[in-house]
Amino acid sequence: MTGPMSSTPSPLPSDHRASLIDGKAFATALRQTIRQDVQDFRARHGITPGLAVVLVGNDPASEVYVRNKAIQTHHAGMRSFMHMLPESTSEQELLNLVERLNKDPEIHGILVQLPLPGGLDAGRVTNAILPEKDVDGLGVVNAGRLAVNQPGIVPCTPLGCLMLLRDQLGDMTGLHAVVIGCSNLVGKPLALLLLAEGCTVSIAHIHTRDTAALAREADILVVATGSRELVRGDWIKPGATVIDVGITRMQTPEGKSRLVGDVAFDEAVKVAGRITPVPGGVGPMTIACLLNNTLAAARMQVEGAGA
Ligand SMILES: Nc1nc(=O)c2c([nH]1)NC[C@@H]1CN(c3ccc(C(=O)N[C@@H](CCC(=O)O)C(=O)O)cc3)C=[N+]21
Ligand SMILES: [Mg+2]
Repeated sequence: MTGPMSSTPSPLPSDHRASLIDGKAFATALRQTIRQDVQDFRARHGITPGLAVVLVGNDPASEVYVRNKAIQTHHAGMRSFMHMLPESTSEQELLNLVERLNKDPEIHGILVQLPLPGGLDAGRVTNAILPEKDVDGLGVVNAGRLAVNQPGIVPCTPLGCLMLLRDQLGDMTGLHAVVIGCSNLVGKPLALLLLAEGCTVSIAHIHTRDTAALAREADILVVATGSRELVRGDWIKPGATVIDVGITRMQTPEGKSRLVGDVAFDEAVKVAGRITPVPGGVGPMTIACLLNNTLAAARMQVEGAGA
Protein backbone atom coordinates (compact mmCIF):
# COMPACT_ATOMS: atom_id res chain seq x y z
CA MET A 1 0.00 0.00 0.00
CA THR A 2 1.48 3.30 -1.05
CA GLY A 3 0.06 6.69 -0.08
CA PRO A 4 -0.55 9.47 -2.55
CA MET A 5 2.74 11.17 -1.73
CA SER A 6 4.85 8.10 -2.48
CA SER A 7 2.93 7.12 -5.65
CA THR A 8 2.95 10.68 -7.02
CA PRO A 9 6.51 11.94 -7.27
CA SER A 10 6.77 15.54 -6.08
CA PRO A 11 7.60 17.97 -8.90
CA LEU A 12 9.56 20.05 -6.42
CA PRO A 13 13.35 19.95 -6.05
CA SER A 14 14.52 18.32 -2.83
CA ASP A 15 15.81 21.65 -1.50
CA HIS A 16 12.50 23.45 -2.22
CA ARG A 17 11.41 26.09 0.31
CA ALA A 18 8.03 27.82 0.17
CA SER A 19 8.11 31.59 -0.02
CA LEU A 20 6.90 33.23 3.18
CA ILE A 21 3.77 35.35 3.13
CA ASP A 22 4.79 38.30 5.29
CA GLY A 23 1.57 39.26 7.07
CA LYS A 24 3.46 41.48 9.47
CA ALA A 25 4.84 43.66 6.66
CA PHE A 26 1.48 43.72 4.85
CA ALA A 27 -0.28 44.73 8.08
CA THR A 28 2.26 47.50 8.74
CA ALA A 29 1.67 48.94 5.27
CA LEU A 30 -2.11 48.65 5.67
CA ARG A 31 -2.00 50.44 9.04
CA GLN A 32 0.02 53.23 7.43
CA THR A 33 -2.65 53.66 4.73
CA ILE A 34 -5.39 53.65 7.37
CA ARG A 35 -3.51 56.28 9.39
CA GLN A 36 -3.43 58.57 6.35
CA ASP A 37 -7.12 57.90 5.59
CA VAL A 38 -8.02 58.69 9.22
CA GLN A 39 -6.24 62.06 8.89
CA ASP A 40 -8.14 62.83 5.68
CA PHE A 41 -11.42 61.78 7.32
CA ARG A 42 -10.75 64.07 10.28
CA ALA A 43 -9.81 66.97 7.98
CA ARG A 44 -13.06 66.56 6.05
CA HIS A 45 -15.48 65.99 8.93
CA GLY A 46 -13.74 67.11 12.14
CA ILE A 47 -14.49 63.65 13.54
CA THR A 48 -12.02 61.07 14.88
CA PRO A 49 -13.10 57.43 14.48
CA GLY A 50 -13.53 55.75 17.88
CA LEU A 51 -13.30 52.07 18.78
CA ALA A 52 -14.64 50.62 22.04
CA VAL A 53 -13.14 47.32 23.19
CA VAL A 54 -14.85 45.42 25.98
CA LEU A 55 -13.02 42.74 27.94
CA VAL A 56 -14.79 40.73 30.63
CA GLY A 57 -12.65 38.85 33.16
CA ASN A 58 -8.87 38.68 33.43
CA ASP A 59 -7.58 36.10 31.00
CA PRO A 60 -3.89 37.14 30.58
CA ALA A 61 -3.77 36.31 26.84
CA SER A 62 -6.93 38.37 26.18
CA GLU A 63 -5.48 41.27 28.18
CA VAL A 64 -2.40 41.27 25.92
CA TYR A 65 -4.52 41.26 22.74
CA VAL A 66 -6.79 44.01 24.00
CA ARG A 67 -3.82 46.17 24.98
CA ASN A 68 -2.25 45.65 21.53
CA LYS A 69 -5.53 46.66 19.90
CA ALA A 70 -5.63 49.89 21.94
CA ILE A 71 -2.00 50.78 21.11
CA GLN A 72 -2.48 50.18 17.40
CA THR A 73 -5.77 52.08 17.39
CA HIS A 74 -3.94 55.12 18.82
CA HIS A 75 -1.08 54.72 16.33
CA ALA A 76 -3.62 54.84 13.50
CA GLY A 77 -4.87 58.17 14.83
CA MET A 78 -8.17 56.82 16.15
CA ARG A 79 -9.61 56.99 19.63
CA SER A 80 -9.69 53.87 21.77
CA PHE A 81 -12.13 53.31 24.64
CA MET A 82 -11.30 50.35 26.87
CA HIS A 83 -13.85 48.75 29.16
CA MET A 84 -12.36 46.16 31.50
CA LEU A 85 -15.15 44.46 33.45
CA PRO A 86 -14.81 41.98 36.31
CA GLU A 87 -15.39 38.25 35.80
CA SER A 88 -18.55 38.61 37.94
CA THR A 89 -20.26 40.91 35.38
CA SER A 90 -23.82 39.82 34.62
CA GLU A 91 -25.17 39.50 31.09
CA GLN A 92 -27.60 42.37 31.79
CA GLU A 93 -24.74 44.67 32.90
CA LEU A 94 -22.83 43.80 29.73
CA LEU A 95 -25.92 44.40 27.57
CA ASN A 96 -26.44 47.77 29.31
CA LEU A 97 -22.87 48.77 28.46
CA VAL A 98 -23.32 47.73 24.81
CA GLU A 99 -26.52 49.81 24.72
CA ARG A 100 -24.64 52.88 26.01
CA LEU A 101 -21.88 52.37 23.43
CA ASN A 102 -24.48 51.93 20.67
CA LYS A 103 -25.89 55.36 21.52
CA ASP A 104 -22.52 57.12 21.95
CA PRO A 105 -21.80 59.22 18.82
CA GLU A 106 -18.05 59.26 19.59
CA ILE A 107 -17.91 55.48 19.15
CA HIS A 108 -18.05 54.07 15.63
CA GLY A 109 -16.94 50.50 16.36
CA ILE A 110 -17.61 48.10 19.24
CA LEU A 111 -15.74 44.86 19.88
CA VAL A 112 -16.47 42.47 22.74
CA GLN A 113 -13.41 40.29 23.21
CA LEU A 114 -14.16 36.57 22.96
CA PRO A 115 -14.37 34.11 24.58
CA LEU A 116 -16.62 35.49 27.32
CA PRO A 117 -16.54 33.94 30.79
CA GLY A 118 -19.02 31.10 31.40
CA GLY A 119 -22.63 32.13 31.90
CA LEU A 120 -22.45 35.01 29.40
CA ASP A 121 -24.10 34.28 26.04
CA ALA A 122 -21.68 35.51 23.35
CA GLY A 123 -24.40 35.35 20.68
CA ARG A 124 -26.80 37.56 22.62
CA VAL A 125 -24.09 40.10 23.46
CA THR A 126 -22.71 40.20 19.89
CA ASN A 127 -26.19 40.65 18.44
CA ALA A 128 -26.89 43.53 20.82
CA ILE A 129 -24.21 45.57 19.00
CA LEU A 130 -25.70 47.79 16.27
CA PRO A 131 -24.83 46.20 12.89
CA GLU A 132 -23.15 49.43 11.72
CA LYS A 133 -20.88 49.40 14.81
CA ASP A 134 -20.23 45.61 14.73
CA VAL A 135 -16.59 45.91 13.57
CA ASP A 136 -15.99 42.19 14.27
CA GLY A 137 -18.73 41.40 11.74
CA LEU A 138 -19.98 38.59 13.97
CA GLY A 139 -23.61 39.60 14.48
CA VAL A 140 -26.35 37.90 12.44
CA VAL A 141 -26.96 40.97 10.25
CA ASN A 142 -23.37 41.20 9.01
CA ALA A 143 -23.06 37.40 8.82
CA GLY A 144 -26.23 37.29 6.72
CA ARG A 145 -25.06 40.10 4.45
CA LEU A 146 -21.87 38.15 3.76
CA ALA A 147 -23.88 35.01 3.01
CA VAL A 148 -25.98 36.82 0.36
CA ASN A 149 -23.13 38.96 -1.07
CA GLN A 150 -24.42 42.27 0.23
CA PRO A 151 -22.00 44.93 1.47
CA GLY A 152 -21.43 44.68 5.21
CA ILE A 153 -18.71 44.38 7.80
CA VAL A 154 -16.52 41.30 7.23
CA PRO A 155 -14.90 39.55 10.25
CA CYS A 156 -11.30 40.67 10.78
CA THR A 157 -9.37 37.40 10.56
CA PRO A 158 -11.09 36.13 7.38
CA LEU A 159 -10.69 39.59 5.82
CA GLY A 160 -6.98 39.53 6.65
CA CYS A 161 -6.61 36.09 5.05
CA LEU A 162 -8.45 37.30 1.93
CA MET A 163 -6.21 40.36 1.60
CA LEU A 164 -3.09 38.19 1.78
CA LEU A 165 -4.49 35.72 -0.77
CA ARG A 166 -5.49 38.47 -3.23
CA ASP A 167 -2.05 40.00 -2.89
CA GLN A 168 -0.33 36.65 -3.47
CA LEU A 169 -2.56 35.09 -6.12
CA GLY A 170 -4.61 37.83 -7.75
CA ASP A 171 -7.49 36.18 -9.57
CA MET A 172 -8.56 33.03 -7.69
CA THR A 173 -11.30 31.96 -10.12
CA GLY A 174 -11.56 28.18 -10.36
CA LEU A 175 -8.96 27.41 -7.71
CA HIS A 176 -9.86 24.71 -5.20
CA ALA A 177 -9.82 26.21 -1.71
CA VAL A 178 -10.02 23.83 1.25
CA VAL A 179 -10.84 25.42 4.60
CA ILE A 180 -10.18 23.23 7.61
CA GLY A 181 -12.32 24.45 10.51
CA CYS A 182 -15.88 25.74 10.36
CA SER A 183 -16.18 28.31 13.15
CA ASN A 184 -18.48 31.31 12.83
CA LEU A 185 -15.41 33.45 13.65
CA VAL A 186 -13.08 32.26 10.86
CA GLY A 187 -13.81 29.13 8.80
CA LYS A 188 -17.41 29.80 7.75
CA PRO A 189 -17.00 33.48 6.77
CA LEU A 190 -13.71 32.77 5.00
CA ALA A 191 -15.31 29.97 2.98
CA LEU A 192 -17.99 32.45 1.85
CA LEU A 193 -15.37 35.05 0.90
CA LEU A 194 -13.45 32.49 -1.16
CA LEU A 195 -16.67 31.40 -2.85
CA ALA A 196 -17.27 35.02 -3.83
CA GLU A 197 -13.71 35.08 -5.28
CA GLY A 198 -14.71 32.26 -7.64
CA CYS A 199 -13.00 29.41 -5.81
CA THR A 200 -14.42 25.93 -5.57
CA VAL A 201 -14.65 25.70 -1.79
CA SER A 202 -14.55 22.63 0.45
CA ILE A 203 -14.95 22.88 4.20
CA ALA A 204 -13.50 20.17 6.44
CA HIS A 205 -14.66 19.86 10.03
CA ILE A 206 -14.66 17.52 12.96
CA HIS A 207 -16.83 14.89 11.19
CA THR A 208 -14.97 14.97 7.86
CA ARG A 209 -13.82 11.41 7.08
CA ASP A 210 -10.46 11.98 5.38
CA THR A 211 -9.34 15.55 5.91
CA ALA A 212 -5.78 14.79 4.81
CA ALA A 213 -6.96 13.45 1.42
CA LEU A 214 -9.19 16.51 0.92
CA ALA A 215 -6.38 18.87 1.93
CA ARG A 216 -4.08 17.30 -0.69
CA GLU A 217 -6.53 18.47 -3.38
CA ALA A 218 -6.24 22.10 -2.32
CA ASP A 219 -4.65 24.86 -4.37
CA ILE A 220 -5.39 27.10 -1.38
CA LEU A 221 -5.33 25.46 2.05
CA VAL A 222 -6.58 27.47 5.03
CA VAL A 223 -6.27 25.95 8.48
CA ALA A 224 -8.26 27.39 11.38
CA THR A 225 -8.84 24.64 13.93
CA GLY A 226 -6.86 25.61 17.01
CA SER A 227 -5.29 22.15 16.93
CA ARG A 228 -1.57 22.74 16.89
CA GLU A 229 0.45 21.28 14.03
CA LEU A 230 -2.56 19.27 12.82
CA VAL A 231 -1.58 19.64 9.16
CA ARG A 232 1.54 17.72 8.19
CA GLY A 233 3.75 18.06 5.13
CA ASP A 234 2.07 15.16 3.35
CA TRP A 235 -1.35 16.86 3.63
CA ILE A 236 -0.21 19.57 1.22
CA LYS A 237 -0.28 19.52 -2.58
CA PRO A 238 3.15 20.55 -3.89
CA GLY A 239 3.12 24.26 -4.67
CA ALA A 240 -0.12 25.01 -2.79
CA THR A 241 -0.70 28.29 -0.93
CA VAL A 242 -1.09 27.62 2.81
CA ILE A 243 -2.70 30.06 5.26
CA ASP A 244 -2.20 29.10 8.91
CA VAL A 245 -4.72 30.84 11.18
CA GLY A 246 -3.98 28.82 14.30
CA ILE A 247 -1.99 30.24 17.16
CA THR A 248 -1.10 28.24 20.27
CA ARG A 249 1.31 29.35 22.96
CA MET A 250 3.66 26.56 24.01
CA GLN A 251 6.30 26.16 26.71
CA THR A 252 9.72 25.07 25.45
CA PRO A 253 11.76 22.65 27.60
CA GLU A 254 13.90 25.68 28.55
CA GLY A 255 10.80 27.31 30.03
CA LYS A 256 10.40 29.92 27.29
CA SER A 257 7.13 30.50 25.49
CA ARG A 258 6.78 29.98 21.74
CA LEU A 259 3.85 30.35 19.32
CA VAL A 260 2.94 27.50 16.98
CA GLY A 261 0.28 27.29 14.30
CA ASP A 262 -2.14 24.63 13.08
CA VAL A 263 0.40 23.60 10.41
CA ALA A 264 3.64 21.71 11.06
CA PHE A 265 5.67 24.53 9.54
CA ASP A 266 9.04 22.78 9.13
CA GLU A 267 7.39 20.02 7.09
CA ALA A 268 4.98 22.26 5.18
CA VAL A 269 7.66 24.71 4.06
CA LYS A 270 9.28 21.90 2.02
CA VAL A 271 6.07 21.25 0.05
CA ALA A 272 3.96 24.42 -0.13
CA GLY A 273 4.52 27.13 -2.75
CA ARG A 274 3.75 29.91 -0.27
CA ILE A 275 2.95 29.82 3.42
CA THR A 276 2.14 32.19 6.29
CA PRO A 277 4.44 31.91 9.31
CA VAL A 278 3.24 31.91 12.94
CA PRO A 279 3.85 34.44 14.37
CA GLY A 280 4.01 37.17 11.70
CA GLY A 281 1.36 35.79 9.34
CA VAL A 282 -2.37 36.08 9.89
CA GLY A 283 -2.25 37.46 13.46
CA PRO A 284 -1.02 40.97 12.62
CA MET A 285 -3.55 41.16 9.78
CA THR A 286 -6.41 40.58 12.22
CA ILE A 287 -5.69 43.78 14.16
CA ALA A 288 -4.99 45.82 10.99
CA CYS A 289 -8.37 44.68 9.63
CA LEU A 290 -10.06 45.72 12.87
CA LEU A 291 -8.72 49.24 12.29
CA ASN A 292 -9.80 49.03 8.64
CA ASN A 293 -13.33 48.03 9.71
CA THR A 294 -13.48 50.79 12.33
CA LEU A 295 -12.60 53.46 9.75
CA ALA A 296 -15.08 51.95 7.27
CA ALA A 297 -17.78 51.95 9.99
CA ALA A 298 -17.06 55.62 10.80
CA ARG A 299 -17.30 56.49 7.09
CA MET A 300 -20.65 54.72 6.76
CA GLN A 301 -22.03 56.43 9.87
CA VAL A 302 -20.78 59.89 8.91
CA GLU A 303 -20.87 59.86 5.10
CA GLY A 304 -23.71 57.39 4.59
CA ALA A 305 -24.21 54.44 2.25
CA GLY A 306 -21.74 53.94 -0.56
CA ALA A 307 -18.98 55.71 1.39
N1 LIG B 1 -14.14 39.62 19.48
C1 LIG B 1 -12.95 39.12 19.17
N2 LIG B 1 -12.36 39.46 17.99
C2 LIG B 1 -11.12 38.98 17.67
O1 LIG B 1 -10.58 39.30 16.59
C3 LIG B 1 -10.44 38.12 18.61
C4 LIG B 1 -11.12 37.80 19.80
N3 LIG B 1 -12.36 38.30 20.04
N4 LIG B 1 -10.54 36.97 20.71
C5 LIG B 1 -9.21 36.45 20.51
C6 LIG B 1 -8.85 36.34 19.04
C7 LIG B 1 -7.36 36.22 18.79
N5 LIG B 1 -7.02 37.38 18.00
C8 LIG B 1 -5.70 37.69 17.62
C9 LIG B 1 -5.31 38.96 17.26
C10 LIG B 1 -3.99 39.26 16.96
C11 LIG B 1 -3.02 38.30 17.00
C12 LIG B 1 -1.59 38.65 16.72
O2 LIG B 1 -1.25 39.81 16.56
N6 LIG B 1 -0.69 37.68 16.68
C13 LIG B 1 0.76 37.89 16.48
C14 LIG B 1 1.56 37.42 17.67
C15 LIG B 1 1.14 38.06 18.95
C16 LIG B 1 1.86 37.45 20.15
O3 LIG B 1 3.11 37.47 20.16
O4 LIG B 1 1.17 36.92 21.05
C17 LIG B 1 1.24 37.10 15.29
O5 LIG B 1 0.59 36.09 14.93
O6 LIG B 1 2.26 37.44 14.73
C18 LIG B 1 -3.39 37.02 17.32
C19 LIG B 1 -4.73 36.71 17.63
C20 LIG B 1 -8.12 38.15 17.81
N7 LIG B 1 -9.20 37.58 18.38
MG1 LIG C 1 0.18 34.69 12.69
